[in-house]
Amino acid sequence: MTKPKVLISDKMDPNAARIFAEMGCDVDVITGETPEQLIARIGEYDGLAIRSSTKVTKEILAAAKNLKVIGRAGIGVDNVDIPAASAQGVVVMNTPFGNSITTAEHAIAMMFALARQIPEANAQTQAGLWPKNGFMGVEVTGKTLGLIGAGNIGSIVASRALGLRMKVVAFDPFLSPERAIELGVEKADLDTLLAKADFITLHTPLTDQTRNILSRENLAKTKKGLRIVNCARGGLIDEAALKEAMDSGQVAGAALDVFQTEPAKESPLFGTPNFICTPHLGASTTEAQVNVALQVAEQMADFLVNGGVTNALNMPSLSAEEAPKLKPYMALAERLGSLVGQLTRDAVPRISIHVEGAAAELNQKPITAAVLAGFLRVSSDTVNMVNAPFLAKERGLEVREVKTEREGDYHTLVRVSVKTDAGERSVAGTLFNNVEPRLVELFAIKVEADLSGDMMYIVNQDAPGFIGRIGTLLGENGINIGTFNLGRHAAGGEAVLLLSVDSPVPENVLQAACQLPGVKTVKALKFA
Ligand SMILES: NC(=O)c1ccc[n+]([C@@H]2O[C@H](COP(=O)([O-])OP(=O)(O)OC[C@H]3O[C@@H](n4cnc5c(N)ncnc54)[C@H](O)[C@@H]3O)[C@@H](O)[C@H]2O)c1
Ligand SMILES: O=C(O)CC[C@@H](O)C(=O)O
Repeated sequence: MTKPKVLISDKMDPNAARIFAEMGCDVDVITGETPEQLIARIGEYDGLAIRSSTKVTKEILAAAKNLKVIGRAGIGVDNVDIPAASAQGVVVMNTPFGNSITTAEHAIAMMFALARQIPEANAQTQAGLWPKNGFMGVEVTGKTLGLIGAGNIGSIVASRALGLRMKVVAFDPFLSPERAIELGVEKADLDTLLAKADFITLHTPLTDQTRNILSRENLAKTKKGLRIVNCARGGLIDEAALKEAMDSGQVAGAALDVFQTEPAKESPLFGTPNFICTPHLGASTTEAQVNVALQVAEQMADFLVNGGVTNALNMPSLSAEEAPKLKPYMALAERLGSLVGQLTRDAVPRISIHVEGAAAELNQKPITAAVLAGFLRVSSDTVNMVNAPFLAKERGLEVREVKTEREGDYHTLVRVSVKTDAGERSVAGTLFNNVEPRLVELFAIKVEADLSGDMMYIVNQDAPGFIGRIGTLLGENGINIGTFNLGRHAAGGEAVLLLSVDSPVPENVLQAACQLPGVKTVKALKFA
């Protein structure tokens, strides 16, 4: 088996390259390239490991013909075009915890630096000024910290601030009252936080809801003399409004690690008294960089080598332990989805995936994704398990998942049903010996067939001599039959025939089969 190839395109701790190699990947470390150079190179790689410098744009993705996974050694993935990656079926992963403590510590360091004006005092002292009377600081003890965003980093900042004997007021719409109690913080709305806080630290992602959360209007609602720390994302604060608020004295100090535009080579805030900044150093400690490098390499290699999915932002998680158990189910699910897709001509507003017996004990999300991939691939050959759920949503296809733990006729069963104008139609399959996918029901008729390669589907009125006639027709046209699977409602009723054939059935033979007495439907099918 050829080894998966991974490119590390940003400066990353060397442990990442070591782990990739140890886990069976070929790895190249090529950093600092222009987008054009990356476009020329990316086609040969299965994985791309990045920090924040590489911008994974639509153009880069379009050239990444073999790419299967992008791994961000860090948290924010705003440098990756996730919708484009998803549309192309590329998994995007991050390492959500590896640099949280480090970044929280940077926020606390920035808060102290602001409270005691350490950078400026240091600069003037080293300039020989000994400015003993020039710097009057404030204590943090007893002050109120307004925390905007109480996720991983926000909650670590809260615990450190409580240790410093501060009061913490948190605004986070997703923070439950129970979690707020657990963290020891007061949950508040934004206006209350703005009115109470002596210091504000921001810890949210940049979204449409959080962009300019500290806007001109909101800065005007704050306590005079507020100090602000942003180690999350540029864009959370309106920088022009912050400059005005600092000039007017409404805001007594601000410390930014992140800027609206990065790298921030110039800013109206530069040179403002009590303004402190660092060049996006929140995650820059030896410990955090080792953590995220190890984690991203382990996750990406596990995916490329074993099929395990961890911390993906556009696909359900799948442990390396689950992956082998789910593999045969995904093959079954994909074939059932493909069968329904190939046999359904009408518009399908809804698809239901029902797992029963042993299948119900498994993580259903990957099974659903595989059904959708099979179903949608009939109309687009670029569909895979990553982009299928997005494509389904885009097409307005309602997806239902049902689980029945009790066994039915089979110890394990996956049923796929579609709603069409003609009513609900369903197919079902099981695993023989827990590994071999088999179709066992086709539109309410019991059959038993292996869905693979080229096949022919025929619906006819059950009558003596039909099997001989179809065999003769195919034989006369040089088409060899591999397997023959027959099912019917009752003797003389409607029957279905699923034939596996050694070569594709040409259109003229399909037409001729349609003309045979009693034949209602004929269709050529193809499975991977
Ligand atoms: N400066 C750096 O180097 C650095 C390093 C690591 C992370 N970060 C950034 O820090 C931020 C926080 O990271 P995290 O790991 O704590 O993320 P997280 O997902 O654990 O937490 C984010 C929190 O923001 C909350 N939130 C979402 N929308 C909100 C809104 N409209 N108002 C208030 N709260 C809202 C969420 O509920 C969540 O609790 C991210 O933007 C991340 O990219 C920066
Ligand atoms: O990689 C970095 O240095 C920054 C990381 C940080 O912004 C993140 O979101 O994890």
